[in-house]
Amino acid sequence: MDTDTANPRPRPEATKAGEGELIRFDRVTKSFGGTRVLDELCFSVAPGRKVTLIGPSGSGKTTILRLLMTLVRPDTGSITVDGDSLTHETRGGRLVPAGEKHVREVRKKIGMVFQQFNLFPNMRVLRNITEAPVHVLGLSPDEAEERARELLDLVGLGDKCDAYPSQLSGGQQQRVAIARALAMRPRVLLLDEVTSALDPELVAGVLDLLRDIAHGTDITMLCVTHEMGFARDISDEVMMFDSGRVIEAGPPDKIFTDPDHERTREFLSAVL
Ligand SMILES: Nc1ncnc2c1ncn2[C@@H]1O[C@H](COP(=O)(O)OP(=O)(O)OP(=O)(O)O)[C@@H](O)[C@H]1O
Repeated sequence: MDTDTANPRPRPEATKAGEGELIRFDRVTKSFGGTRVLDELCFSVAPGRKVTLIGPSGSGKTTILRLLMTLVRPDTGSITVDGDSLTHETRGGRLVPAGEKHVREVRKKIGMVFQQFNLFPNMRVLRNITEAPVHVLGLSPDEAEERARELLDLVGLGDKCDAYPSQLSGGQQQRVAIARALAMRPRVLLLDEVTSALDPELVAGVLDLLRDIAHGTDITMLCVTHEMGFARDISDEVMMFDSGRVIEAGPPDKIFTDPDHERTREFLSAVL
């Protein structure tokens, strides 16, 4: 992973991903109400890598995932996913801020699982999963249903197709949310504190499922979690954030046992 934040020169190629990069943040800055949350953030993630973002509360981890989902837009800088810019597009030979249509296309490559499941409460489980593949990807209802049933089997809920979300436990709802994200066959799966809203006895089952997905697929994963054991198990790389920047990044064994940065040591001693 490249975390080079040192070079302040504008880069004409800022919207193009380099070789072997699936995600690229290039000098991304984001402020809320005058507070700078991300400060010229630069990093890239290679295809298939599982990367965990760690750092103190408020350091901007969730904001990074929300930027990728275009739930918020950066103030400056560029974000590229699988070679396509989420922030810019070329129109009439000129590079301009990305429009809604362009953004919608690029966003198809990204799936996200949220802390609060975010299922459609008025739709049965199967329809929760088929809805986007039919309406966003244009799959036939039969194709979408076949895909949904396979995924429900994968997440251990093959018998819950006809249930409504309210009839499921939190852990089961989160499994449906995972299946729903995977049904779009995204290149990137974003996981935002996916077990934080679960009763403690349901956490292990969801983490085991995600471990299986992490180890068994080549999907690129970007994960925000306070579950450090899980982070250690699934991650190829861990990025430590502080004050809107990556202050340290490396393999989990290095970051968790022998970090270079004092802030990382302080953070880990508080959470481990
Ligand atoms: N939509 C928003 N409007 C205003 N402020 C926001 C918004 N989103 C995030 N923030 C602020 O930006 C900062 C970073 O938030 P973010 O959720 O990215 O941090 P985090 O590192 O994920 O924290 P945590 O570990 O507590 O979830 C926080 O101070 C937060 O209050």
